[in-house]
Amino acid sequence: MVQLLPHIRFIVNPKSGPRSNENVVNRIQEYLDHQKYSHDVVFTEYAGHAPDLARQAAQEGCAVVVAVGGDGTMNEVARGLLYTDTALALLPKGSGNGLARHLLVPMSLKGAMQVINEGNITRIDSGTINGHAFFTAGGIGFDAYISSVFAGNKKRGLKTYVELVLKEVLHYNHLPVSIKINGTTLTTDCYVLAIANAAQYGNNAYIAPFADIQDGLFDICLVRKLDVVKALNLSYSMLTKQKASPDTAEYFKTDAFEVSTAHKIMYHADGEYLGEASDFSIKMLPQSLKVVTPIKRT
Ligand SMILES: Nc1ncnc2c1ncn2[C@@H]1O[C@H](COP(=O)(O)OP(=O)(O)OP(=O)(O)O)[C@@H](O)[C@H]1O
Repeated sequence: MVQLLPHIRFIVNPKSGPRSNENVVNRIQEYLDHQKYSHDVVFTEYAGHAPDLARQAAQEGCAVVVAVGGDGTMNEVARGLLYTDTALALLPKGSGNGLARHLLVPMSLKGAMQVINEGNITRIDSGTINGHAFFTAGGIGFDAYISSVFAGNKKRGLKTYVELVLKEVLHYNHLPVSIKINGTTLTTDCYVLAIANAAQYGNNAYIAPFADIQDGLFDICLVRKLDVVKALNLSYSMLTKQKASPDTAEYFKTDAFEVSTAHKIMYHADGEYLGEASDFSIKMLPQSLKVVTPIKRT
């Protein structure tokens, strides 16, 4: 009797990252354990295509779908796999790779393929902001503003991102908001409200150093106002994987909360700019996504 191997579908965003697509396809072919898995490779044809491709792969019974791209591709593929039996794997090709880094997936193609071959599967949480799913972090305020400017930028990559943040950081203004959280209502200014599921945004910038992606809780970081000293404190703490000082940022844990404001504020999911709103509902989806992670060796 012919034994069918578990099938892996690679969904490649051809616009992401510097590597040539031909090279990526060849390396997949070279490094995949063909004794263990069958596979095919498909390319996205437009922004927003990957969720449909991933849903289709799950319906066809693929054991694993690999997002080959950056965090935008990861978000789209993961959205299509929510609450299915198909696991998400990551072949990082972008500049930030927040989820891959949180899950300790190697940044090298060879290393990431080894993780796929080992096939260790676990479940992680995800969240939604106004119904839109995120896996690394969602947010309201400055982060979303940067996402909106970055989205319209032809140049990508870490250097462009850092230049943009430095240019804009002291020009962006906080706005008054009301946050209903853990049984209380907090009326406050909001420069940025980061809603972390993973510990980092990407590039080892830790917005929520102690976030656990399997605990059913968000780690929220609220910065009410920013000045030069607070900006330096926040940057330093993010890069050294520590919490910022209490006069710079406050941290909360919760599984659901609401934000409202008289003004419209920008929001994002995994760095994808989603527009502006004045009411936000943020919900945790515990253990909602299967992922392939490195086997932890102690
Ligand atoms: N075929 C395509 N043509 C144009 N855009 C696409 C296509 N496929 C996906 N996209 C879009 O490309 C955007 C960027 O993708 P992604 O974030 O994965 O790559 P990146 O920008 O290189 O990585 P990073 O965000 O880490 O810098 C996503 O928002 C996605 O919707």
